[in-house]
Amino acid sequence: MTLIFYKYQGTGNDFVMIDNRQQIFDKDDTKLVAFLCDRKFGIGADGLILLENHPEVDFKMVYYNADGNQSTMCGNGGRCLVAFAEFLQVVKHETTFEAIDGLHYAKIQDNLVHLQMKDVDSIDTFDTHQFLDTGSPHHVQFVKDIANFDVKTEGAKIRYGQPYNQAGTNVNFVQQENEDTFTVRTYERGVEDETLSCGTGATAVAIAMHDSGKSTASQLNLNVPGGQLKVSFKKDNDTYKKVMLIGRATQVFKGTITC
Ligand SMILES: N[C@@H](CCC[C@H](N)C(=O)O)C(=O)O
Repeated sequence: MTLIFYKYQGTGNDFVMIDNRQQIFDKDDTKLVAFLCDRKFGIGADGLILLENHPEVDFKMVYYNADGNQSTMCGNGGRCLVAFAEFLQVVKHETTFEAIDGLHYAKIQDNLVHLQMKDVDSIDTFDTHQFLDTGSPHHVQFVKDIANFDVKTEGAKIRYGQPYNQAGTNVNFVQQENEDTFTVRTYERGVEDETLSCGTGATAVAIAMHDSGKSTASQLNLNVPGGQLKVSFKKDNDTYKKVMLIGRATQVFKGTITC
């Protein structure tokens, strides 16, 4: 089979994109997805995303981690998929689409994709860290000297350890730069390594920092190894609403692969 694919990246979190409106892709083929995401034998990516038709909204997002398994919401992948949908002329500058965690509104403005994330009404706070779900599960922990921190080793210990075990979590390490700016490095479940950016992770860090009083700003800057993201929200009673993840999403190349 020869497959046409597109490669996108959002702050360095990179994805293979496939237009699956004609149902050309076998969605249960875990080995194929893992092969396409393999950086040595395949195309290479942190994940793979299918754009599919939807009966009521503009399109449907189906997301796989690089290990080949379908997973929970991907914020950067969602932003890239909105850019891909605009490229395919499925949408113009605004859209509503369905992902695994429900409907998402998004718009493209000044070359930035603004993606609305799910409301967050539950944040577990511990002495050493916070845990919350922004579409995907996230452990958020402060570290000193983040530039020299061993994210892969320490992230893996937390990801596979108690209480997360096999189901796991994504793990974000954070350092505060000023009132509204944080540096974030993320170990991603399903990639099993540090990625250059994680959108649901940046969202989790922004909300966790506000909730713990580290910042009172309602729009935060998140410096990630692949660039900069912004996250804004409105806190209504104990719920974070209108959570927007904002950043660039870029088409890198198009290709065909025999598989
Ligand atoms: N890259 C992501 C998160 C993707 C999902 C994650 N690896 C998981 O399985 O929880 C993002 O940008 O949010």
